[in-house]
Amino acid sequence: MTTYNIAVLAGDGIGPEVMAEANKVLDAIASRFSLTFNRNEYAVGGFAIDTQGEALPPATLAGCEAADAILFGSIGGPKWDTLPLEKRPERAALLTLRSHFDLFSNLRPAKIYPGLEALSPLRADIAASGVDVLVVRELTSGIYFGQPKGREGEGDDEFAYDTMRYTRAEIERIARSAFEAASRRNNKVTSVDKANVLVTSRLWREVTEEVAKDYPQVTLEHIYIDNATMQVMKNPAQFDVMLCSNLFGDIISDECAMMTGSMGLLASASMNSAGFGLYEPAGGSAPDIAGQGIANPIAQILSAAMMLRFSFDEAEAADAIERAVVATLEAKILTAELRMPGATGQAATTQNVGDAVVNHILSEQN
Ligand SMILES: NC(=O)c1ccc[n+]([C@@H]2O[C@H](COP(=O)([O-])OP(=O)(O)OC[C@H]3O[C@@H](n4cnc5c(N)ncnc54)[C@H](O)[C@@H]3O)[C@@H](O)[C@H]2O)c1
Ligand SMILES: CC(C)[C@H](C(=O)O)[C@@H](O)C(=O)O
Ligand SMILES: [Mg+2]
Repeated sequence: MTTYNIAVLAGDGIGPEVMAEANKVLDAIASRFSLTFNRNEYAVGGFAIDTQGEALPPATLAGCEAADAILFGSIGGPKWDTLPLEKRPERAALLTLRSHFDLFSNLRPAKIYPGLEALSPLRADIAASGVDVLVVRELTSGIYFGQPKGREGEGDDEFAYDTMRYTRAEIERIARSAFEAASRRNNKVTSVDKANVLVTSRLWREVTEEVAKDYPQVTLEHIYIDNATMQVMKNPAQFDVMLCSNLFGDIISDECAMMTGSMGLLASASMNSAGFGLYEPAGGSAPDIAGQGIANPIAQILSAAMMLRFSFDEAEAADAIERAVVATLEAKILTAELRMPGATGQAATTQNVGDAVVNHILSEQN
């Protein structure tokens, strides 16, 4: 029986609620595919600040280092918003983990499944046009990490600055991730930049063009970020892989999530060149709905599926989860945020959705 060691970091807000459902799904997968998942839970984010004094305690980092993969929930919330930036859960825990493990390649797939167009807020004909986009986001550099950053001066002269910085090597490796992904999909990369204004984008374009020469079967297009945000809504079917810097990918991936119907549907994989990964929903701790048992657990469940596929090479198990998610949506077992205004009957709870996914996985076995 194959055994995998997973560091489970549920975090804050809806994190623990949706993680409970992903854990149930992993139990069902373990039983159906004769796998063993050793799951060790560690404190992270605001919860870790409250209980251990820091957002990423040493035991949490050590647990992640010892694991085969990290399954991450979400962190942050109003309670910790007034802390200095470097102590906040977002930077002290999540960005530190991304940087520590060199998780430069962030994959965020957004798809409108045939038959599930009604979940999308897009106009029906656009939603039906075949939307299947993979955002490939650079995750360990750019304006999130560039130095110097700071705040100086006083009064009207006070100023603040961040640095958008990319090396040729950093652009090259994320571009390769995008071209590799496109080669396994529909052979198109759209590189998103602001090359009409930013020097980093000029280099980004140049390097992307060079990498493209190694992938003659893949078409490369360039688009400015402002136009990209508009085109994603107008004609999403034109996109296959969208290659983005750290900040642009953050923005576009929320938009792509919403295209499918909810932030609660978008899973993500953040990987390094050795195949080690952190898997998390692209959305956050959703303080507005936390604690009510109504968050959508699908992004967390699909993140677990990505972990099985990319870190453990268990494609059949990952496929089984994805089929079960689609079946659950098709059966209209929908959390509140996915329902049409005026829908009759009760919305599904977080638990109802997790149970439906589990039942589907186990029913396929019987
Ligand atoms: N990876 C992470 O841990 C992560 C990601 C994004 C934001 N954050 C943090 O989360 C906190 C809240 O941020 P925000 O409000 O800007 O973004 P958010 O993604 O938490 O929420 C945005 C909207 O999407 C909804 N939403 C998100 N996930 C959902 C789900 N699973 N089911 C149903 N609805 C869902 C929320 O209810 C909210 O209306 C902040 O502290 C932010 O820094 C963390
Ligand atoms: C919480 C925050 C630091 C994070 C980001 O900006 O990368 C989040 O928005 C995401 O998309 O994963
Ligand atoms: Mg984001």
